Formats: sequence, C-alpha cells, structure tokens
Amino acid sequence: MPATGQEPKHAKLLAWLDEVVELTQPDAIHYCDGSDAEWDQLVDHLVEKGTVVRLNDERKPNSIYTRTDPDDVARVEDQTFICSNDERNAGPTNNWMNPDEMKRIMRGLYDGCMRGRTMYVMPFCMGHLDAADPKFGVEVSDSAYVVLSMRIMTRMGAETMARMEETEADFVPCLHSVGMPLDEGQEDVPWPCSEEKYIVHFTDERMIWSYGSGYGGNSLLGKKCYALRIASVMARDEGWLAEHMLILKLTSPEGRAYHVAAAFPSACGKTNLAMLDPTVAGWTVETLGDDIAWLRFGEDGRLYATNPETGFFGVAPGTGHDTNPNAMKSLEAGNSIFTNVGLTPDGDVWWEGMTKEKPETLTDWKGREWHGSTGPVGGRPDEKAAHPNSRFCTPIEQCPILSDEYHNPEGVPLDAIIFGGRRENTIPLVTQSRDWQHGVFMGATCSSETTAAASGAVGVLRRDPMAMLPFIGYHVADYIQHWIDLGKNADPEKLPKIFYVNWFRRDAEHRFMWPGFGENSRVLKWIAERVDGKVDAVETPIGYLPTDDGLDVEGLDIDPDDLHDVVTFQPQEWADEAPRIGRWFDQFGWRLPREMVDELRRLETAVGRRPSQDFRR
Ligand SMILES: Nc1nc2c(ncn2[C@@H]2O[C@H](COP(=O)(O)OP(=O)(O)OP(=O)(O)O)[C@@H](O)[C@H]2O)c(=O)[nH]1
Ligand SMILES: O=C([O-])CC(=O)C(=O)O
Ligand SMILES: [Mn+2]
Repeated sequence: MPATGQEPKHAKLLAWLDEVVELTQPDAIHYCDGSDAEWDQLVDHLVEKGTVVRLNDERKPNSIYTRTDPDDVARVEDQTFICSNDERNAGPTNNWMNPDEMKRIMRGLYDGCMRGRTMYVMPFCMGHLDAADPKFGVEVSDSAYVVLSMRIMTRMGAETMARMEETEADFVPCLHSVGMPLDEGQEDVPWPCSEEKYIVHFTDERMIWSYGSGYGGNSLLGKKCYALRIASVMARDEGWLAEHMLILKLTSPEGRAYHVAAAFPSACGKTNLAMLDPTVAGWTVETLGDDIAWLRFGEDGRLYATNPETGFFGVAPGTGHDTNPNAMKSLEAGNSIFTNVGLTPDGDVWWEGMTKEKPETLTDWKGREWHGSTGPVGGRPDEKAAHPNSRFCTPIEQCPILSDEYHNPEGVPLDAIIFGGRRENTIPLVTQSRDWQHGVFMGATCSSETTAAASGAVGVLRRDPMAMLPFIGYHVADYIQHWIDLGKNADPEKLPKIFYVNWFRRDAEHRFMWPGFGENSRVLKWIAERVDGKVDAVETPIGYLPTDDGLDVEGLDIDPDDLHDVVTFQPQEWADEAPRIGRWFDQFGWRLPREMVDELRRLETAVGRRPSQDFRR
C-alpha cells in the first residue's frame, strides 16, 4: 500500500496500525508530521475535492471555509457511549454497552470503511510535551479536515512522535472514520459521513472509537473524547481533575494577579469569558484556555490548572468586535478553519452577531444564495446565514491577550473556580459558596437550558454537574465524590474559592437583564475582592451574595430594578428549585455522596421545604 511521511518506530503503535489497516482497508496511508507543507498539501486536496474553499488572503490569510452535511453539525450525545467493563461504572448519565458487544458492532461498521480513502496517522499530545506526565494519543482518521483541525487544536506531528519514540511512551489509540467507503470509480461527496454514528470510549482500556461523523466534537478525538472523557477516568485514578473549564488571568489596577477557572456548559460563554475585554477601569484579563482545564495539586498544596489544547474551537454566532474583539483578532491573524458559517462574495466569512448590519448577500451554511433582507432563496426570511453551532478553529497563539503562563507546563495556581449555566431565572448573577463542600454542591447541581452545541431540543432545562454531564467518563456520583475527597485532603486555606454565576437571567419580555460580555468583568472584580477578603457579602441560604453597593456598577447601563432582580436571592424560586435538585439526586441511588445529601437538606430547610428523606441508600 502506498505510504507517505515517516513511518514511526514505535512497536505498540505499529502493531495497532497493522490491525486498523487490516480492518479498515484504506487505499493509502499518510504519517502526519504537522508541518506547513503538509497543511498546504491537504488544503489543496480538500479544495480539489470541493470540501473547502480558501478564503480571501487579505482578510483571512491561509484560512479555509467548509460546510458540513446538514445532519452532521453537532455532538451526538445519544450515540456517545461509555463502555466500561462494569455497567455500574458508567452510571445513570451515560449510555453504556458491553465493550465486547460494542466492538462486535463497530468492527462490522469499520470493516472496509476506508476503502478508496487515505488513512492519516496523527501522533498528538494533550498538554505540554514537557509536562511531568505528558498524555499522548494517536488518532487514525480518513478525514483530511480532521488532520487540519487536530494540527490547530493539539500538539500534533513529528515532534510528538519523536518524543513518543524516545520514551516508548504509551498512548491512547483513537480510531476515527467518516464511515463512507468509496467503491472503484465512485465519486466522493464534499462532506462524507454516515447516518449511523457512534462515539465510543473504552474507559478501562483507554481507547476511543468514533464512526460516522466528521463534526469537530465527534471527530477531533483529542478534545472532548480524550481530554475530558478518558482523562476524567485517568484523573479519578491518579488524583486530579479533567474539567470543562476556561482558564484566565485577571490583574487588578494594583498589579495583583488572580487565576480563575470557570466551567459553563457548551455554548454558555466559556470562550467569551476567557477572552473578555474588561469594562471596569484598570483591570485586565489574559487568556490561558477556553474549553478544557486539567487541575492538579502542586507540591505547595495549591491547585494548578493547565490547558491541554493549543487552539480554540469556538462558537461563531455572537462573536463580534463588540462582544469578543480578541477572538476576532485571533481570526484575522489567519491560519483558521471556519465551518458552517456564511461565505461572502469577496471570499470572507460572516455570521449572525459579527456585525450589526447583515450583508446584502452571501452563501449560507447550506450553500444557498442568501440575502440579509429576505433570507435564503427558496427559504424563510428568518433563516440564519450561519448554523447556531457553526465554529471557528484557530491557533491559541494568535490570541492577542494570551498569557505568557500558557507556556508553563506546570500551569497556574487557581484563586477561584466558577460554575455557571444558562438560567432564565432562579440563579443570581454571582454567589460565593460557604466552603469547598458547598461549592461542590453548587457544581453538582448546576443546571442549564440546552443549546445547539449538541443535537436535540434547545432550551430545555437540564442538570449539568460541573458542566460535565456529557463528558464524565464514569459514574456521576463517583465523580462528585472525587471532587469532595480532593477538597477534604487539601489545606482549606490553599483551595480556590468557589463561585456560581449566571449571565442569562431574563425579564418578562424574555430579554437578558444583565448586559454580559465585557461587563462580566464587574463580577470578576467582586470575585477577586472576595478572594482577598476585601469586600463584605450578604449571607443567604444559597451562599454569599454581593451587598447593595458590593458590585462595581459605575458607568454600567442597566435598569436599577433589573440589577436588583439579577443580584438578589429569590426565596420562592429557590423553594421551587430545591425539589428539582432532590429529583435529580434521586437517580444517583446509594452512590449519592452523603455530603450532597447534607447540603440539600440544609438548603431545603432554609427555603421552607420538608427535607427529602427517600434517597435509596
Ligand atoms: N447574553 C449573553 N450571551 C453570552 C455571554 N457570553 C457568551 N454569550 C453567548 O453565548 C454563546 C456561546 O458563547 P461561547 O463563549 O462560545 O460558549 P462556550 O462555553 O465557549 O461554548 P463551547 O465552545 O460550546 O463549549 C454565544 O452566542 C455568545 O455570544 C454573556 O455574557 N451574555
Ligand atoms: O465539542 C464540540 O463539539 C464543541 C464544544 O466545545 C462543545 O460542544 O462543548
Ligand atoms: Mn467555546
């Protein structure tokens, strides 16, 4: 079989590749080196196939545009499986299937699935190559789009392979196929994929099999599959945490630096907060990561955060110079991939929220002629140019406010952890937990209205513990227990303080009451002042809230009544919320940590509800 690139000298890898080749029967194999030349070659190849177009070199240098199949636009949670050996370890929040049974089904699908295609071999490292314990993976895929994206998002290529060879490093095998073999003479389609999709994690074996989708969250296996689902299992066993968190550095006018990690569900504001342009005078924000954080205790007893990724895979709609200027500048530096946005006649991209004015005309994400005033030709006038989960993929080093500390393999010591979600009521703008255990309760009961980042209904309220619901690789109750235990074993003085935020409260007309984006710096400032014990707070049944003059609202354009509603504790809403939390905990069965029962009972009593008695223990 024709092979290009440098064949690796890594026994375990070669043995695995032999197996994969035999099973999937590609026409050719390419060992990726992650070079510029390889990028150019693959882009040419995809342009030729009609999968991508090169964008205008003056507006978006070295960047490409693609449209997926309209049914392959988001993570498929229904088809995502945690195949632990023991079903009980997958827990009530994951799909499970017996690993042998799953392998039987998937071998059937993989059988000959790369016929007519090239198989790309991508060695990658999540986190720094110089980390104390670098986490390697090798993804095999029949998608060149995946190779280009993995090159942006991970440390992929020759340097990683050399390090793996030198140290005979173990790695997580990650197998991906779009699931559309080509018969002799059969013409390819621009976005091959399969109706049948599986995103599968063999968590005991530490192996990932993905089939049928080319969309990022399903196909860039270093990201959610490895750095969250598999890594969360590694973290459980090794005493650390793999979290769905951004990391930022906040500096006060006096020059005091704070490091903050924040967990929000998909499409709930991580990328935006990570690159925030503060509106409070004198404060600055620098970015360390926008999606995933690995948290480990340092020798000094503090909790350190690192970002295992090297790029941003961000939600495009809503990203503009007024909301997220730093993301826009990262994209203008070029070297980026745009998926499912609008393509303008001058070879640039556009999406809703990029500019106030809609362009007169463009090609929409479904490839139709689209007009700002009338929508797509043959469609409804309200149809958007960009899919709500359309994405940009861009190198983190192009972020103008990237912190120098991003390059430190040890990461940064955290002062604060923030949990959040998208709630139109109940959850105030910002609440500080009483202590670590109460903070874990906040995280464990976190909830959010669903978004377009996963297929399925949008706007449905669901619990999303630590914003990790779709990403915990084991039993949710064990995961929460792991959080509790790490706190118990730490010096409480050195632990980050925990906060809960909500930028998304709405009024009777369904408008957001809090302006959000850069104005969220006012909340970050309050958090910093709480960390330093510089500002008072009001103690309520749900934790500490800002006093009437606690938040810096100087120059903020907000109705005083709205501000009051956003910031305060609403007893009736919490009396309604407590039983919902009880019902959510109920499905954990006997594994529900005692500490969470204690926290719930405390809340129930405080809001005038009878304590729930009937957890099945
Ligand atoms: N109203 C309001 N909307 C926001 C705010 N921050 C972000 N958004 C919007 O929420 C959507 C998602 O924001 P992102 O920052 O991309 O969310 P994310 O958490 O990084 O999403 P994933 O990449 O899917 O994990 C975008 O449409 C934003 O414009 C805010 O403070 N207020
Ligand atoms: O993984 C993806 O598809 C994109 C993402 O960041 C998320 O959904 O949280
Ligand atoms: Mn994001």
